[in-house]
Amino acid sequence: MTPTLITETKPEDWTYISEGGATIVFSYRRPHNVQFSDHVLRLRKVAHGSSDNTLLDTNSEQPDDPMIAFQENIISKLVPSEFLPSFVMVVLDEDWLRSLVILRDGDRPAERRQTDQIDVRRTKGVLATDLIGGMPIAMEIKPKWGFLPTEYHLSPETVALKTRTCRFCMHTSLRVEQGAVDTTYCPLDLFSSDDTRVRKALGALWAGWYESNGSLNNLRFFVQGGMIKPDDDHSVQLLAHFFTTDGSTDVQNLRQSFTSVLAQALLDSPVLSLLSTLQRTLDVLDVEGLSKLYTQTLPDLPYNGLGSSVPDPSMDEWKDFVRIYHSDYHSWNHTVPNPRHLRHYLMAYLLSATFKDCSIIISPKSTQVGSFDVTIIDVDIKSMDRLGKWERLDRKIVEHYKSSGSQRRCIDSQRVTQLGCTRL
Ligand SMILES: O=P(O)(O)O[C@@H]1[C@@H](OP(=O)(O)O)[C@H](OP(=O)(O)O)[C@H](O)[C@H](OP(=O)(O)O)[C@H]1OP(=O)(O)O
Ligand SMILES: Nc1ncnc2c1ncn2[C@@H]1O[C@H](COP(=O)(O)OP(=O)(O)OP(=O)(O)O)[C@@H](O)[C@H]1O
Repeated sequence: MTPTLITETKPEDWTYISEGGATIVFSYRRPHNVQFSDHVLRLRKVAHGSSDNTLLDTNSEQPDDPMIAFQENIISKLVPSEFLPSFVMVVLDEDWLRSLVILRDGDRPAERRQTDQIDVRRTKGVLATDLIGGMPIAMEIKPKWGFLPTEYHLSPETVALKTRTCRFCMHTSLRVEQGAVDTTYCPLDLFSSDDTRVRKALGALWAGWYESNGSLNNLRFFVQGGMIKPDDDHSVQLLAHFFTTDGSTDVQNLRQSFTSVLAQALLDSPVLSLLSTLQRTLDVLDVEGLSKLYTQTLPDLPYNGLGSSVPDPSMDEWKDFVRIYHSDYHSWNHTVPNPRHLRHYLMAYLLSATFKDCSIIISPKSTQVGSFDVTIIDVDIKSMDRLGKWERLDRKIVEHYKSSGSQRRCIDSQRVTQLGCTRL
């Protein structure tokens, strides 16, 4: 098959949509082109002054972006393809990318521009279904962790806390102390499948968006392909036009309409329930149990942190893992994990981390007024060298929360039913 070349388009044909820590995304606008229309271009970024890009040899063939094979072989075996954008490789060109930087760098947030840039030495990028650019409106939610851990593998010091307050709420408490904007959003409400609680979560996401002037990453709005902010009157008018019958820009009214419309869209979709199931079934030991299993299984290794010097899985190992996940994995006794399964438990945790960190895009279906598509994005591979960071972060979050004296009670609807989720 002849590869798709980015040079068949002009940099001016692409507009900036958004970016995360690793990728930057542009939407194709015009002229109509069967390969590019309704697609976004996903490009890898590189930190300013990083030595990473010197590792790339622009003269020899670079591998395809691993996100393509990972989605094709692994994620699509866990998530039905109707809930995923499609991906295809596109051949890049350094001069073309440099022109894109000159044209569009000014559209990026200043703090991102200070940190990183498009990696112009990459010769391959990814074209994906455009879930935002062609839409009159689209919402992006980063739901984060949708479950409470089981008590089996938790230490006496953490068990009470970790089975009462969810990881996101504890992390928020730490972040607020470090200067971040507070939010009352609790993912367990969003994942609850209960109308009242889903509305409560959406109300909190709206408040977080409004009060942080759109700087929190758990809710974003895009109108005609551009991200909008609450302090821009024109943007709020556009939102009001979509969500209310009378176009009223009264904030309470708008928040109310937003929560009603989105709650219905989320309750009608199986996506959140699927994400919560994947997150919890892939993280059955908690990072504490994983760490215990690791030290018990490899007692002679010097302990440089969980997963240190464990090689990343090959694609064949990932395929094998997914086969096991669909067969034996659920019959293993996870309360007494078998040391022989250590590598699979490590891989399960990495995959769980992918689903804890992904986002969903909600956009109106073009075919049916009042109904929405919900699609999962950012399901990238996480690598073994993250495990040590997650182990340390877990300890830091729990220690901070303990010392704060807070006792927020978060309800995991799949485990407990009798208590409410309130900040005490
Ligand atoms: O560690 P967390 O839970 O804060 O998650 C990180 C995210 O922070 P968030 O909580 O969403 O504000 C963080 O999000 P931002 O870039 O801050 O929007 C990343 O998604 C990061 O993953 P990666 O380094 O891009 O692979 C995420 O790191 P990993 O946990 O996936 O390593
Ligand atoms: N298929 C798509 N269509 C439209 N917009 C998209 C698409 N994929 C990603 N985006 C936009 O680009 C942003 C960055 O993409 P993504 O979240 O995959 O990057 P990342 O660097 O992996 O993020 P993170 O740092 O959160 O892990 C998203 O938050 C979303 O706004």
